[in-house]
Amino acid sequence: MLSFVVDAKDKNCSARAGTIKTTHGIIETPIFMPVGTVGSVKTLTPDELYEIGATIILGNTYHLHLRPGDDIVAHFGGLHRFMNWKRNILTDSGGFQVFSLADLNKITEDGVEFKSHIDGSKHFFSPEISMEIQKKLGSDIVMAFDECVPYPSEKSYVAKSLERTTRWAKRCKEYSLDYHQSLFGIVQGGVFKDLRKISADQLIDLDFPGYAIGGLSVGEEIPLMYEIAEYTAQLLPEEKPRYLMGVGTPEDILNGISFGIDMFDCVMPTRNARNALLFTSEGRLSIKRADLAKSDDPIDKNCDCYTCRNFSRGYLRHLYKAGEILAMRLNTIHNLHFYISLVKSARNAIINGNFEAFKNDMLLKLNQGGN
Ligand SMILES: CC1(C)O[C@H]2[C@@H](O1)[C@@]1(COC(C)(C)O1)O[C@@H]2CNc1nc2cc3nc(N)[nH]c(=O)c3cc2[nH]1
Ligand SMILES: [Zn+2]
Repeated sequence: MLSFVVDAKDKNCSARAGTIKTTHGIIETPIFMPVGTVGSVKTLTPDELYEIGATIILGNTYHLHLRPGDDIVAHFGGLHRFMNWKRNILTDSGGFQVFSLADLNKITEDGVEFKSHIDGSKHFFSPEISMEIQKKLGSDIVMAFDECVPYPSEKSYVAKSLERTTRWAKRCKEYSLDYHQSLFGIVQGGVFKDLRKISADQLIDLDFPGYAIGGLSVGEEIPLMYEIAEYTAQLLPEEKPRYLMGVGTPEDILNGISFGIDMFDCVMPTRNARNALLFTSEGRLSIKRADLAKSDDPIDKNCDCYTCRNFSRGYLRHLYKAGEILAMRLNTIHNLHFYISLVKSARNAIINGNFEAFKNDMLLKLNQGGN
């Protein structure tokens, strides 16, 4: 089971620093969770992730069920053993992927029929099946099986869908999970505040150890995402962790922290790294740029990651242009270190009582072109 304490709160906004404890170690929040969809954070080893300071990574029910299969992962003793990761794992429930990746066949009260995006084979997910898969994976934090409605959606559809998502959440809760696992409810309701309130209240009545804000970062405009994320975060119990799914850029995360959100995940740092797009304390940097060919500078002079301590921009540009796999690895180390250091610095600023100044200073730096 998971415990959570709030260690410090900001006086001027809803930001807070907290500590989550599970059987796989401590997670200091605000936290950024690297995405390891099919049992690997792309291009990195677990030791490299430990060195960067990652304390929790994401796995995915949909992907691991399709390949290699949750039975195979269970055969190896669960996902921690299979991928030799000794810290925390949060698994998404498959809800989002079934609706966004799979060839969706039918949604009924019982569950969802879909065809695999890999080989077209037919599958069926229900709340119980999602829980059974996550139990076999042995993740520390399990997400309820939900429907992430697309954006935009008719309000009448969103209203009906959130009711079913609550019924599904109840079925997830009634399923007995492995003793060390904790189940989070996922708030839906689209971009409608009244529906968000209904969804949040229904899930709070079911009493989960933590809550996620779903249905966002699905293509809606950023100001709208902020408005709904901030409103929804404030509906959720202060003494439980709040997780904003699929978010986001460094700016989104700093704003999300000011809304009182504790947990974030996004493919951006890893995906952008593989496309030579790097985050720095002086704005974004495309390492492909021709003018960097002879630059002996590190990616970021304020960064102490392995990549910045050992390699020049010129060398990293060369590796990328040559299609070397090492380019993706070194870029990923830097981008993930940037994200994890950002939330660590945010946590320290909250504890020291100067989060607002920290956030405003970072937002200015992040949007400079000065590279
Ligand atoms: C599919 C992939 C890799 O996941 C990223 C990224 O593409 C992409 C695709 O388009 C953008 C928006 C740019 O980001 O959306 C993903 C990030 N947004 C997001 N992840 C979510 C996961 C979720 N899981 C559950 N169970 N329920 C949810 O409501 C939910 C909502 C979510 N919103
Ligand atoms: Zn670096």
